[in-house]
Amino acid sequence: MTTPALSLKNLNKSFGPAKIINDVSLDIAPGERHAIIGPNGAGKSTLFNLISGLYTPTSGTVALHGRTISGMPPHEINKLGLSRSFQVSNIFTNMTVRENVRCGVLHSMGQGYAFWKNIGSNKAVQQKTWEVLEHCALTDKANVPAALLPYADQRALEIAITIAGGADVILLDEPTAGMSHSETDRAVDLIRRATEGKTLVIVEHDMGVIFDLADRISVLVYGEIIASAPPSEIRGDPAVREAYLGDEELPEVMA
Ligand SMILES: Nc1ncnc2c1ncn2[C@@H]1O[C@H](COP(=O)(O)OP(=O)(O)OP(=O)(O)O)[C@@H](O)[C@H]1O
Repeated sequence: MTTPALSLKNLNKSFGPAKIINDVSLDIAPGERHAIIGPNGAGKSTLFNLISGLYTPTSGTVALHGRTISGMPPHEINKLGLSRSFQVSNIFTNMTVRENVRCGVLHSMGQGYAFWKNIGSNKAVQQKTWEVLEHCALTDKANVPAALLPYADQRALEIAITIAGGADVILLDEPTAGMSHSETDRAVDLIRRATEGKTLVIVEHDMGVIFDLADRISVLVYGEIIASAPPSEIRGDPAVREAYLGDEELPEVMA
């Protein structure tokens, strides 16, 4: 069997007496697009924080391509090929779009955020930066200060920076939050193109996005995975329907 790109084994996280993640085990194959859904407060962000190293598990392990990463700091995990975007935009607003992406590229080349070095002329860096901008349909805005971008483009830039690091496992946290329908369609298109051949783990509230994009969906309820299956199976799963009906209106795509 192929080694999973990401493997969670009996993962638990408690804050004081509150058990937030409860014995989660999940294997995600290389190249898979995996969505994590669940009602508000189910523990989706906490799970992302455990995977990306912001939180240390109370018990259990996270492995990236077979190597245990739980307990490592986020930057070490990033160096091993896992990159994560945040719900809140993480871009440098006083830099241009190109400079933002270049930072991500430099980071991936082990240069860190080496602003003081004359690397603007480094061909490989320039080329990679341009490739990422093209991938994310941002070339025409390359010289625009990030602060002046419309909201949807700022989120696209966030995704560009996340993939610029060259990671092959990408975690996206609610990438279409706050977007209009047309912006969401554009973002889904971008995510599909930008993560081609990579492993994607996405947390998203927009069920249309999830059912459109994901190869497999895991449903997290009160910190437990109650189902993990392709979208067609999730749609008809009685436990999933009940979990959603118990908490909020059944999303249209599942109705
Ligand atoms: N650092 C923390 N300390 C204590 N409790 C926390 C901490 N982080 C998260 N929690 C609690 O864990 C639970 C799950 O939160 P989390 O943000 O992971 O849920 P979520 O599924 O991402 O929710 P949403 O869909 O609303 O973003 C919540 O009850 C939250 O209050």
